[in-house]
Amino acid sequence: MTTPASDIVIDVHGLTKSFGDKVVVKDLSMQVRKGLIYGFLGPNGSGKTTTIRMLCGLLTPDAGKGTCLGYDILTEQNEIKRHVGYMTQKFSLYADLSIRENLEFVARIHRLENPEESARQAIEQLGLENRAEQLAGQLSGGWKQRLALGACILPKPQLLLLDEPTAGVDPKARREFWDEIHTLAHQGLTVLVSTHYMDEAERCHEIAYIAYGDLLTKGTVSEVIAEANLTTWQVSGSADSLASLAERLKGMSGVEMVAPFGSVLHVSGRNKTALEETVRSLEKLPGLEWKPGEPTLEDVFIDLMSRSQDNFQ
Ligand SMILES: Nc1ncnc2c1ncn2[C@@H]1O[C@H](COP(=O)(O)OP(=O)(O)OP(=O)(O)O)[C@@H](O)[C@H]1O
Repeated sequence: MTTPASDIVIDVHGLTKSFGDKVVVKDLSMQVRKGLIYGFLGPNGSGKTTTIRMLCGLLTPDAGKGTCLGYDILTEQNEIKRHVGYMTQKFSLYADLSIRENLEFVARIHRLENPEESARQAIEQLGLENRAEQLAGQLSGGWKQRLALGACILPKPQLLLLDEPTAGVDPKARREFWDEIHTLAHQGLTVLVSTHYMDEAERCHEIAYIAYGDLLTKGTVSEVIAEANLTTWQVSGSADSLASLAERLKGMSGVEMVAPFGSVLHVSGRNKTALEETVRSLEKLPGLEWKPGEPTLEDVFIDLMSRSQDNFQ
């Protein structure tokens, strides 16, 4: 079934951007449907922020074209800015103003008709009532991010671009922040969010993985895992025996990735038969238990990243 054009909020093709002689985003195409939470993942410096800035009209691509909220990213950047909420990595508010004062201030900047009422609604929506008079500078990381989100949704954007909104925030606050994102998406807002956290990636409706400027994979979490076509074995044992096994596995037939996850070693590769033969040859080693396992999203990303790094070097 094809999606009606009006349901596609981001539709860009061939986006390319260089800084000096460094190509930071290469021929990137992506489509995001309305009401979706779309996760944007990839190693540091892979071009996520640059892409986000091209989508919201803050940067002009060197090549490529497309629309955001139906507006042309090359010629209608001001329209896009008017309808998009962008929470940057270093989004900051006035530390010596209260939550309420900060929100009223933002509402005034956006020339909202009734700043006090808009701020009140945002405070209610984000469950900040008990803290409305607290100074923003005294808030914990999680509450600060929630306030920043409140400021972004004040002008009632149709699209939210969140650049690593929960970096450094504790797990409980991250979970609450994500509950809020889901509520907003349920109300029809589209959200593009960059993150380094796997649990957050798994809470997205769709994800895209970008490394060194190349968009390597996209789809739902299960599509991305299936497409990677990885076979994974999980080995448990003592820390010492796993460490020496990891060394021994390097370069063995069928072994493309070895990654420790706590007290379990994940051994993955795309050639199922070759990997199985290697596993059979090592199964008799004492103190180790081998189990066929399902590859996780993290296995897939580690594999994608190491392969793209190889191509990059
Ligand atoms: N204005 C700029 N001038 C020069 N280089 C830049 C500029 N903006 C970004 N870069 C470079 O482009 C590359 C991609 O940066 P970008 O911030 O888009 O990556 P990212 O995926 O968002 O990284 P992170 O996860 O660390 O935030 C980096 O090497 C960065 O140093």
